[in-house]
Amino acid sequence: MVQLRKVHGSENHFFLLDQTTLESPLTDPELVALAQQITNPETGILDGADGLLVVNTSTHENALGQMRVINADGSEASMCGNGLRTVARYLAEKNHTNQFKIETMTADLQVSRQSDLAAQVPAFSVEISPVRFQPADFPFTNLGSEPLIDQPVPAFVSGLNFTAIAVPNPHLISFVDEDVMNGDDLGELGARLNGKNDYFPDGVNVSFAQILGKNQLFVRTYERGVGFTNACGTGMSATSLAFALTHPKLAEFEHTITVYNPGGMVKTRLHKAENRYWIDLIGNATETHLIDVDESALHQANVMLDNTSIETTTEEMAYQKFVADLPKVSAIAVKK
Ligand SMILES: N[C@@H](CCC[C@H](N)C(=O)O)C(=O)O
Repeated sequence: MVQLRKVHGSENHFFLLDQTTLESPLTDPELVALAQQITNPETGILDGADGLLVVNTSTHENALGQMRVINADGSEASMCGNGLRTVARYLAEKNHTNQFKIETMTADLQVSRQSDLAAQVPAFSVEISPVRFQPADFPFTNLGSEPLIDQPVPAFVSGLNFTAIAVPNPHLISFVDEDVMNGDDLGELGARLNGKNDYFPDGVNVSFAQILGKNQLFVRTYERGVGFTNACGTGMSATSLAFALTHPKLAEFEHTITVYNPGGMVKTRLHKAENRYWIDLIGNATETHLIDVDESALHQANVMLDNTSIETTTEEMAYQKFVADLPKVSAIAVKK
């Protein structure tokens, strides 16, 4: 028997698999098949999830482990901010240490344990980096050869301005009013730019943000490879940077920015040095279920209720209490 975990950051849900505990690690096609099976609410368990987080041994001298991110549709993402917090917690508890680096596809990223957000709501800070703007980094096409910062793109949604930031997974961001936030544009644009399209051949995570006040945002994201999520950590980080670049009087570097989302709230902190940007993303790292399963079921992508034994932790109740105590900033419902 091996143990899978169901985890979330701001209700962005994942299954977490530590491949170092397996007799034989899953091959890439097996990981894709497992992600597609277990995250699907119809074929998986526990209402599915937004992705599969895979923990491997790192070959990098200064990293405690490696995280890979497989989206619900089986595509692999270069980064996942909410997921990295939960992997940071997992590795911190496994190795009895609170500050270390984790290898991701593009960079070894600094993580650290923070004060709990509330009783039984552990929190971690993760580095979001590298930050890129060039069209080739996404890639995007037919939008000019320069970075896209606060530009109208009528072909996307007329009347809105867009900013594209890769951290390093790709994000497209627009600041909108409450009516647009609650309307259909985000879902339509997200679906369009993640199907066959003339602008983002590899797809893009699309976020709409409402400015609530100085250093305060509400962000909602349509994720590449997933669809609507309760929260996207890299999306909220990229949107915080877009906020400072497009509204410098309202968003400050080296200050805490509070970012509400349909699944709760995170904090971000923007940094800039020698033409390099990076962002700290701070938020919950919640473990909701411990799932015992035979290793063969993982290899066969066949994790079902009848071949698992599931323990539910008390952390979701604590997280829900934390969310209930937050100021009410949106009527957008949490996706179950
Ligand atoms: N939910 C994540 C982002 C996951 C990857 C994304 N879907 C992509 O394909 O880039 C986060 O919290 O950052």
